[in-house]
This record gives sequence, C-alpha cells and structure tokens, in this order.
Amino acid sequence: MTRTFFVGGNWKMNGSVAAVSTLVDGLNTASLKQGVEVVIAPPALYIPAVQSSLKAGHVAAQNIYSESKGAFTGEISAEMLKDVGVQWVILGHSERRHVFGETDELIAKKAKHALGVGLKVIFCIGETLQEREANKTTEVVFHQLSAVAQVVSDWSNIVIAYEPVWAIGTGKVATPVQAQEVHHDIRVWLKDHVSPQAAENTRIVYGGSVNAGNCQEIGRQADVDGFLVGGASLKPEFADIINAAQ
Ligand SMILES: O=C(CO)COP(=O)(O)O
Repeated sequence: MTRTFFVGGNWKMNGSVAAVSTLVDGLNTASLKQGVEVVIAPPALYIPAVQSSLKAGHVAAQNIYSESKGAFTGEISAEMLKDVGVQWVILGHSERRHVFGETDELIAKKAKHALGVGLKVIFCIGETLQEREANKTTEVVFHQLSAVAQVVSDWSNIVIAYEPVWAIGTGKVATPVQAQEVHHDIRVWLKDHVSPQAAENTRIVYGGSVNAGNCQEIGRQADVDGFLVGGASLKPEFADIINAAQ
C-alpha cells in the first residue's frame, strides 16, 4: 500500500479573524498538487471559520481533554469536535508536553479516547537536544510510542509526527539523514510492537523548522511521509511545502 503524503499546518496560538481569512484565501487560490492530504490546525476558536471556507483540506484541533464532558474548565472534548464535524486532533505536541506538563500516560489516554470517538490522531513524539546528545533519541521516542501502544491496538487512524524538540521553532532543522534514521527506527518499532501492516501503512511525518527551502530533500526520504509545519504554515510558502509531496 502506498502511503498518502500528509502535510499538516499547526498554527499554534496564532491568528485573528482577518489573518485566518487571508490564510485560507491564500490556500484556496494556490495551485496545489493533487493527492496530498492537507490538514490545518487553527486555534479552536477559529476552527468553524476555517472549516467552512477551506477547500483544499481538513481541519484539526490542537488538543482535547481525555474526558467526554464535565467540570474541566477551559477544555474541549473529542465528542465536541465530532459534534462540529472535525475529524482530526493533534496530541502529544512538544509544547503540550513541555509547557503544559502533559505526560505520556495522559497523552495515551487522550489518544485512546479520541480514536474511540472516531477522530483521527496526529500523534507527536520527539527528543530534546539533551536527550539526542546523550544518544537517547530512540529510547525516548520508543517510550512515547509504547505509552500509546499499551492502550491502542488499531493504528490505522494515527499519523505519527516525529518532531525533535530542538528543531521546533528554532530554525535548526534535522538533516534529511537524521530524519530518515529516526523515521526508519519508528517504522521498525511499529513492525516489532504493533504489526507489519501498521509499519507499512502508518504515515510518519517530520516536523521542526520545515520550510520551502528544506522540504524537498527531507520529503524525498523513504520513510518520510509528509510534514507537520508550524511557523511556515502561517506563510504563503506553506503551499510550496504541500507541493513538495513525493
Ligand atoms: O511544532 C511544529 C509543528 O507542530 C513545528 O514548528 P516549526 O515549524 O515552527 O518549527
């Protein structure tokens, strides 16, 4: 099975009514390669606006809580996303892990809940610079993967985003070789710990300072099935990144 190239745009906590409209108009009028799965994750408040106007892709939430409803001030649930027609959610993003202290266990609980409700999950993993320098990259990402594998057996609605923490928002992109190495290791891990089918079919996308200049070469690597883009997804060059699909 060939894996459909996937390009996500994570807008993080950026945007305004005017900026959202400009960004969506830009994507709607850009000439985009066919056959690429494009998913945009705006701040939750702007999801309906993007959803009703974006032609070239789907919408994701940037987070959910692990419960369906109740006294969880400030949170939104997987059920609410389904209710308004959202299909995707990003979970385990490095900023959720490091700024908001989300643990592997909480992220796994959220993933299980989201998948159970019928959402698709962009599941982010990645090591810090300190961990990479201590040669702990695979140990860290395998641990992050294991937490989800313990509670989820069907990976068909998961896209794995390998986002090395040191490359996020820093301008320090992983080299194509570095990205390929970790993506390959993740695929082997899936084969050994989930199934050969999951290894073959699961998209593993790269995130961390992806831009129009570096996306071609990273996207050409055998185990890179797309990108999760932060800063550059807020610029016209996002269209070039979509068009870097192999
Ligand atoms: O965190 C990211 C996408 O989720 C990557 O962010 P940047 O592309 O801004 O480095």
